[in-house]
Amino acid sequence: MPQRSPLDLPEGDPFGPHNLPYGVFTTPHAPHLRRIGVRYGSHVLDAGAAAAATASPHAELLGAATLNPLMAAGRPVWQAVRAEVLDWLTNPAHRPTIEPLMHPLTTLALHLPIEVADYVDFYASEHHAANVGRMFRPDGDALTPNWKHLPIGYHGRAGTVLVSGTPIVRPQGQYLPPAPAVSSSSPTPSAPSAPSTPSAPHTSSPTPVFGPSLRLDFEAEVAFVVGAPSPLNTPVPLSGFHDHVFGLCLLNDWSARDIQSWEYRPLGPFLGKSFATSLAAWITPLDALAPARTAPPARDLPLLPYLDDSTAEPFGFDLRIEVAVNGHTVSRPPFSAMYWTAAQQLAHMTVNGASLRTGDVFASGTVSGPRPAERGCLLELTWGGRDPVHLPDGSRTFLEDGDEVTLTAWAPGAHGARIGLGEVTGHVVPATP
Ligand SMILES: O=C(O)/C=C/C(=O)CC(=O)CC(=O)O
Ligand SMILES: [Ca+2]
Ligand SMILES: [Mg+2]
Repeated sequence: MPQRSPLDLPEGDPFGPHNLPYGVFTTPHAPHLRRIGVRYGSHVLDAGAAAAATASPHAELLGAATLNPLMAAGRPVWQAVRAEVLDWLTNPAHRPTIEPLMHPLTTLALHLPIEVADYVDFYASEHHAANVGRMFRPDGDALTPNWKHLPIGYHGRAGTVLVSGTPIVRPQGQYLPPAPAVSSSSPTPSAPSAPSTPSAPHTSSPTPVFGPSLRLDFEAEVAFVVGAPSPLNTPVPLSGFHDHVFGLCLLNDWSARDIQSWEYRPLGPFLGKSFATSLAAWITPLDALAPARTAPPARDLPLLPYLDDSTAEPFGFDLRIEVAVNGHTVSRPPFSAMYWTAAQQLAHMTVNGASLRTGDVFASGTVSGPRPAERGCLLELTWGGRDPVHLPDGSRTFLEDGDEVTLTAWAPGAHGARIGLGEVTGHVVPATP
């Protein structure tokens, strides 16, 4: 069969002309020369080289080693560059110049595409928050009284945001020892107890142990990447969302549930979530996702004016996520079910006068839908380790060394097409001795 040009994509390719996500790659011939690429089908366009070859006004932005200069340039430039890239890839006049600049994806090393500034993680799925609340705080209400008034979040650790594919070393830390098995029919010494009970046998003075986490988990999330900065003391309204947010991608917020449940009171997640956070290698521009915009769920309580989206354009996104452990699908979380939108999260993050920097990443929080098969982490899928999930290679309560977790997603595009999101994957390696 004659070799097809990388510029001729099969009909309906999820990485076709409507998508055009950005990443950063190196080739085996120049492993230190990081370049901006645009994914097209199963190939990657060297965007910096294309800009240089066509004397583009954006050659400097596209010749950078990260997406940050392009992201900082603001929405009119994002739109001009996107139109230019589309022209390079689809206008036959450019074919002789562009075709030699297409690299097969499988030959490339992909790198963290952005220099991460600050990292924030939210808690925007009502289903996830209610499930976790029931497990972590069985004696209280599932949702805290503030939950439907503001998007709850915490500041994470920007320096440990890692590109997809980076091995995840099982974290060590302190946690309460697993409660003794209730029945002799479950003899595994490390069998984890439900997170609601670890303190139960230690009512007077619980004593932690130190070691590799026994309850390592994933969290399927969507990350939003800030492009244009905002100055101090200038809150960003809901309507500023598209001027500041460059794009989105999948994120896995690896979580050590035993470390988390011991340390989190009263200040929230800390070391249980700061050892590694995996980010996809491809950032999808928000303009590519215009057909996937959707209204968020109905609001149960009236919101303060800066969060009130009742008359705003729809800021939800219809992203269909799939979570696989060792290649076996364990969940299909629907992003459209998220209660809080990224626009509300951005407004909330800046309402106190905090500024935005190019490269700030804010994640949605675990994406869980209403159905059990839509839960975005093992904590929920196994109900705290009570109900194992079954994989072809055995059952799991939490992740074992060697396990690989892969998140993929797609969004509806124009005319029935699909927009593919870049995957985020990582495998667990044993704790450092
Ligand atoms: O204490 C709790 O209720 C739970 C906190 C989290 O799990 C934090 C988190 O990462 C939120 C999320 O991903 O939705
Ligand atoms: Ca999280
Ligand atoms: Mg994390």
